[in-house]
Amino acid sequence: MPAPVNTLKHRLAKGDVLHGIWLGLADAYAAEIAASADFDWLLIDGEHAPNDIRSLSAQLAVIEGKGPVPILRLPDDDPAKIKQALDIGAQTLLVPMVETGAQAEAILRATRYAPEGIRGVGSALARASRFAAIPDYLTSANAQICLLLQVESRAGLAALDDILAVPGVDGVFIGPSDLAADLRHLGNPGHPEVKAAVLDALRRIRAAGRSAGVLSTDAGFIADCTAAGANFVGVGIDVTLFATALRQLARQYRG
Ligand SMILES: O=C(O)C(=O)C[C@H](O)[C@@H](O)CO
Repeated sequence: MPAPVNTLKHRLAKGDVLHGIWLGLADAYAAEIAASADFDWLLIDGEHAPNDIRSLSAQLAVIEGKGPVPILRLPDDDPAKIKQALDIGAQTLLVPMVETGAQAEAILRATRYAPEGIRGVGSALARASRFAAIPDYLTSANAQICLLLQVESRAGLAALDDILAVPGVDGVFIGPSDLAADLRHLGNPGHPEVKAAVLDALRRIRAAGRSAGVLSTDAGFIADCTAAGANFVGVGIDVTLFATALRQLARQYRG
């Protein structure tokens, strides 16, 4: 019995356009509610949300088997954190702030068991192997890992071709908020210069045969990104959806 088939990896590789949202509430109960919506994927944010390895694991467990495929975003490219994320059972990772081909190669190697990489072997006690209930996990895990890298700076855009050239990288996600900051438009991802840079990068990523990702809450820009080739499309954030709905309701009864 091999590692679970990563349907997200294979659908993205076919070019399917898959929609999902960011989960920043850092809570399994909230993740279970999100899993009841018919998104293709749910991204559990380990970069900006107050998550730790246990909360990440709990959200993974509650999402799996409910329809949406869980994705885990790491806080950085630390191989130890990548190892822990894979051991708790994440099969799709998003790694932020990638700026060189060498960095992309090192991240890729951290996701793979030898001889393709350096992932430490702990499957005997790992949720990923269903606690050693998957006898072929070690020899089948590599093929089901989906690695998405974030490019979100001028340096990253300059190195995009090198990053895209790294074998095994499934896709590149362009982070509009951080790219806006680096382009000196902090807090304004909708600036024309930022939007143009995002759309150009999305086109380059798809032209290279990789999946192209973006996150926006602007429906018009989401349409533009999809037209530019984005096929890993973030369309919302649970925290902002929740907060906005509560504030709007409160205003209705404020008198
Ligand atoms: O730079 C970006 O945009 C992203 O990487 C997404 C943000 O981190 C997400 O938290 C929404 O602000």
